[in-house]
Amino acid sequence: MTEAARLPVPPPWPHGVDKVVLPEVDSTMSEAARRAAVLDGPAWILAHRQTAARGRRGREWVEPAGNFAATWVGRPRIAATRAALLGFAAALALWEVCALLTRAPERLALKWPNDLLLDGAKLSGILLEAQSAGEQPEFLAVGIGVNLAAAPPVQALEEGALPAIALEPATGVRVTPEALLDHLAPAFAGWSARLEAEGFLPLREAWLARAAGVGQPAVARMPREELRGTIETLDEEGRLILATPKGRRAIAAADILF
Ligand SMILES: O=C(O)CCCC[C@@H]1SC[C@@H]2NC(=O)N[C@@H]21
Repeated sequence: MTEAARLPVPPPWPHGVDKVVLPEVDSTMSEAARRAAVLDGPAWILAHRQTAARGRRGREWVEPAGNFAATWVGRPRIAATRAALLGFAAALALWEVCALLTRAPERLALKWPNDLLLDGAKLSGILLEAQSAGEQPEFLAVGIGVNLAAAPPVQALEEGALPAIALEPATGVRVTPEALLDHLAPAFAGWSARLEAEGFLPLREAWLARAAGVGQPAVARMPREELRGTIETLDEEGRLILATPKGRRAIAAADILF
């Protein structure tokens, strides 16, 4: 029996959410932005190949064949200023699904803001893009890339970045992008519903319980400054609290180097 055959049956697909599967696209983020204006409800857009995939901070996202690339796009029912918290919902959903598929939760960890690590190396990255007009976001796109079949080559990584890892070579678990999406979509719907109903607190607690590097030294690299300190916690807005020699700093956006 292959690993793929032993995957658990996914929960039902979330009600009212569309699924679009494309053989190829420039970027599922761009496709989400193009479709956003005519959306009736939220949708997942999955692509088997992206020709211009992007990562955080304008980086290229290198995606070997067989990896997962999908974007959730919708109009979140939370204020624009809190929409970025859906990134934590996505990271928690992904942690949950990977823990279920690998049966090895102890090998998984979340790295701020929303990377998923396997054995301390980057398995997945999440990118958030929003268009706002007023207090509610017009639409939010949550793009998720997971190294299922292969990690990007070392040359594709930035200096100081964590090494990359892929699910199948590291764990023997073979999962297709569609199968991953069928698990991820309900898990994400669950965490997003919790965020809407209960606020960030339960997500913050769940995230901290699975986080890498809390209590450990880290460098926060920002466009104009680099801060050294110890990772303390996450605040109620999802910012990373770093204890530095000059006091505590709440960081809204940065690359974190351990
Ligand atoms: O830099 C990161 O860690 C975030 C990477 C996000 C990559 C995904 S793949 C699906 C979606 N489409 C893109 O162009 N980027 C995101």
